[in-house]
Parts: sequence; C-alpha cells; structure tokens
Amino acid sequence: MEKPKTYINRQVLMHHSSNNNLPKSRQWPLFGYLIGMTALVAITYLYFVDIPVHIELIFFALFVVATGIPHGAVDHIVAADVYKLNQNYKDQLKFYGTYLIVMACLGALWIVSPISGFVVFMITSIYHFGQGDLNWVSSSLKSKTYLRALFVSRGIVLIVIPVVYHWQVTAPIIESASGFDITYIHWLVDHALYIAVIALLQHMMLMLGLIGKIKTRFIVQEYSLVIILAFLFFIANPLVSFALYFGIWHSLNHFFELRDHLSLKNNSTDSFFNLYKHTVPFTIISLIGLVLLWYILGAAGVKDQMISVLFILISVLTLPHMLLINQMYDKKI
Ligand SMILES: CC1=C(/C=C/C(C)=C/C=C/C(C)=C/C=O)C(C)(C)CCC1
Ligand SMILES: [Fe+2]
Repeated sequence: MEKPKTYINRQVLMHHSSNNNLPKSRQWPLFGYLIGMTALVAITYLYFVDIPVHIELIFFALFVVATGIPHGAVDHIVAADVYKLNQNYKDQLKFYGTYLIVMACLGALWIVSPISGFVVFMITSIYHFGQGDLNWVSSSLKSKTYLRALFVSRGIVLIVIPVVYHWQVTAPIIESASGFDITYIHWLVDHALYIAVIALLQHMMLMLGLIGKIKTRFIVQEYSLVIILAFLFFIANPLVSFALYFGIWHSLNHFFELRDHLSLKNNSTDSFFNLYKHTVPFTIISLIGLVLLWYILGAAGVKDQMISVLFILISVLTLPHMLLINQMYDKKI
C-alpha cells in the first residue's frame, strides 16, 4: 500500500512545484513563437549561406538595442528590491557606488592583465546565462550542486559553440580586446568541431538528471530548445546567433521574471510595458555613451579599436549586473 501513496504525493509535488515556477518563455504559445523564430533564422542560414554582413550587423544591433541593453537598464529597480533600498541619498549612493566600484575593479583587471579580464568575463557570462535559462528548475531539485552544475553546463553550450566553432570570426574580436590570439591554441582550432560537439553532449547528458524531477513535457521542451539553439549556433554567424539568444531568450525571459518578481511589491512594474518603460533612461544614456565613444575614438584616430573598447566596456558594464542578478536568484532559491 505504500507505493501508490508515494507515487501520488510525488505527482502532486511535481505538478505543484514545476507549474508554479514555469517561466513565461517556457509557456505556450510564447515558447512556440520563440522556438519558431529561432528555427526560422537557422533555416534562413541553411538555405541562404551568403547573408550580407551589413544585414547581420543590423540584426545584431537591433536585438542588443531592443532588449539586450534594456534588460540591464532596470538593475537599479532590482537592487532596490533585493537590498531593500530607499529613494534617499544614502541608499542611492550605496547602489551606484557599489556598481561603479565593481566596474572599476574589472576595468583595472583588463588594464593590468587583459587575458585575466577576458577569462573573468567568460566564466561569469557562462554562469549568468545558465542561471537565467534554468533557474526555474531550482524548486524541483534538492541538490543545489546539481543545479549549479546545470547552470555552468548550459552556459558552456551557449558560449563555447559560437565562440570556438566560429573561431575565424571570433578570434580577431577576442585578440583586439585581450591581446591574445586564440588561434595560437592549436588543438582548439584543429578540433573546434569536436569541442563544440562535446560542449553540446555534456549538457544533454547532465540534463538527463532532470528525469523524474520535472514533468516529462518540460524536459522534452528544454531538450528541443537546446538542440535548436545548438543547430543555430553551428550554422549561423556567431554575432547573429548570439544576438538572437541574448535578445529573445536571455533578455526577454529576464523581463518576465522581473515583472513577476517585482510586481509583488511595486505596482508600477506590474505589466511588461510598465517595466519596459523604466528601462528607457539608462538605455538612452548607454546609447549616447556609445555614440560619444565612436566620435572620441574617431577624433583620436583610433576607430579600429572600437571593437576592443566596446567589448571591454560590455564586460565592465555587465559584471555588476551579473553579480546583482545572482543575488536576486539566490534569495529565491
Ligand atoms: C567572446 C565573444 C562573444 C561573447 C560575448 C559575451 C560573453 C557577452 C556577454 C554578455 C552578458 C554577460 C550580458 C549580460 O546580461 C560574442 C559576442 C558571442 C562573439 C564574439 C566573441
Ligand atoms: Fe543578463
């Protein structure tokens, strides 16, 4: 008589925990639209191999400006919520001060040792993307070690495939930022395909541990997502595939998570568009900053260094964002 009881309890528990925490981006019909869009871009690459570079760059810029930058531009609201900050001078100074100090630390590291700056950026990005994608399974898992391993493993798929497999495109960007040419690592270039395939397989294997812990339907969904994303990462220009992932999976999902999380206390963020409105000031400041940088570098005659400066700037700006979001999720776990 013991068996059926345990079974029923587990079913109830699974249903309860996984349904309550299923993020918007994993719910139908949105999940279907996003997967469809991802597949559409992949199929476009499959049939039209020679997509003009300027179209690719426009696509990249569009997503970065529409959702990428804005998803970090509400960090002040997230921090106010996570650290219970008030609108007073002292608390504001605390937030902006800490944010700037973290930025300055990574900036200093980039100057002292560009390779270390780059490595810190890659490791933290891997964790941040994995956490954003898979935090919703946390309430269904007892082992936090397995959860964190899943985050790292997902992040590896998202970063290693586009960066290593497309080394012809990414190596010059990495070299201009870090001073290090990854093509010096011969095994990396010679076995780029194997490395990318292993990056994918390790995650597919680790995800098997989810069986029995979350609904089979959600596991099938998650496998489909990983396979379609990996397919896109293999065949598309890495800037395009990354922008698509960053724009419609990472950033959009982040907005939905924040809307649900923040609206509990703050009714000015209760709808998606209300939250999006809050991103406007810092998004505009970032864009003005970018335009200014372009002119300053142009005037100084070092426009070629735009990519490296931009890359370092992105890493410096995103480190406090990644640390803050980690704190936000840790409070929820
Ligand atoms: C190295 C490298 C890339 C990696 C970019 C990364 C790692 C961005 C991280 C952004 C973060 C962490 C945003 C936070 O929300 C690209 C552009 C794919 C291609 C060129 C080479
Ligand atoms: Fe982020």
